[in-house]
Amino acid sequence: MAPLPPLTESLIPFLDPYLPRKVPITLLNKAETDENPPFITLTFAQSIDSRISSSPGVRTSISHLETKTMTHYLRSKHDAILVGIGTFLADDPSLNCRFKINDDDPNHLIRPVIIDPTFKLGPFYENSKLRQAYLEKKGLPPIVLVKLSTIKSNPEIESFCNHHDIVLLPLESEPASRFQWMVVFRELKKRSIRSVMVEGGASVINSLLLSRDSSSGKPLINSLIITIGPVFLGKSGVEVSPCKELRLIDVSWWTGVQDSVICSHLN
Ligand SMILES: NC(=O)C1=CN([C@@H]2O[C@H](COP(=O)(O)OP(=O)(O)OC[C@H]3O[C@@H](n4cnc5c(N)ncnc54)[C@H](O)[C@@H]3O)[C@@H](O)[C@H]2O)C=CC1
Ligand SMILES: Nc1nc(O)c(N)c(N[C@@H]2O[C@H](COP(=O)(O)O)[C@@H](O)[C@H]2O)n1
Repeated sequence: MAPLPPLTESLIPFLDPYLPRKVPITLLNKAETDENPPFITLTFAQSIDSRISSSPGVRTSISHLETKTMTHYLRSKHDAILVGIGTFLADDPSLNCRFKINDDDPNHLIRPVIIDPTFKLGPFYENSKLRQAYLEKKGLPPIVLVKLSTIKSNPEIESFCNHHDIVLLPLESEPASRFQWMVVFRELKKRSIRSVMVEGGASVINSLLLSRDSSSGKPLINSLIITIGPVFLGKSGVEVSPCKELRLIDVSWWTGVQDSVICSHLN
């Protein structure tokens, strides 16, 4: 894999207000460590017509290398990176962090998390870039969130995961087979994950954009960071668009050699 170009310096102060704070665990009180959900950053790259790939299941390059480096810089600031199984199957991603300050800097190890209620990962994991990165010590094995009923009806999933160091996380699902995002994030927090960078795909992005904490009513997303590339992907592209209006606040824009990046909070 070709090394990434250096990070454009102006991105550091631009992104800083939207990044999770590194508070030493010893300074956190008990409520903070156990009950608060992790810091959630939703980030992805889209076309001008709000598409994240040219058609379902197709890996599509939208970002310039400059903003690809930014994505890996963002990964270096988070404990975990989360995608839906649709993204794993379409993109065969490495889901590791390849940003280094210099050649002596060790790789930041970010934990991949895959939402996969019916464990479609199985047949594809062996030859995946994700596993390759782990075997080469450039990444960690994933946490995979699977429906409890899937595991009950396929007991071999547990031995497969044990054999591959995959952390299996069984969850109850709602009648529509969806996990509640708050439940997902609290489970990750129990595993010492204090910040999660959610990258997609469309199904994950569209539902998470509208998700709120049922007790406080606050959005679950702490920061939204979108790269916009100069391309129209057309009507057959995979669209990101929540099913109702959503206003952004605390908005900042940055423009680089090709792409623009918008950072914001949700109203
Ligand atoms: N341009 C970019 O930055 C990115 C582009 N992509 C693109 O997005 C496309 C994939 O998007 P999608 O097909 O929408 O797949 P997806 O990655 O959103 O995965 C969808 C699947 O994840 C599971 N899932 C998601 N949320 C769940 C929940 N709350 N509870 C239970 N299960 C849940 C379901 O099995 C669902 O079918 C690919 O073409 C990929 O290339 C993906 C990530 C970033
Ligand atoms: N930042 C960005 N720009 C694009 O143009 C993209 N298509 C994506 N896709 C996301 O990056 C993942 C690939 O990760 P690896 O570099 O292989 O680790 C892919 O799965 C999408 O989440 N991102």
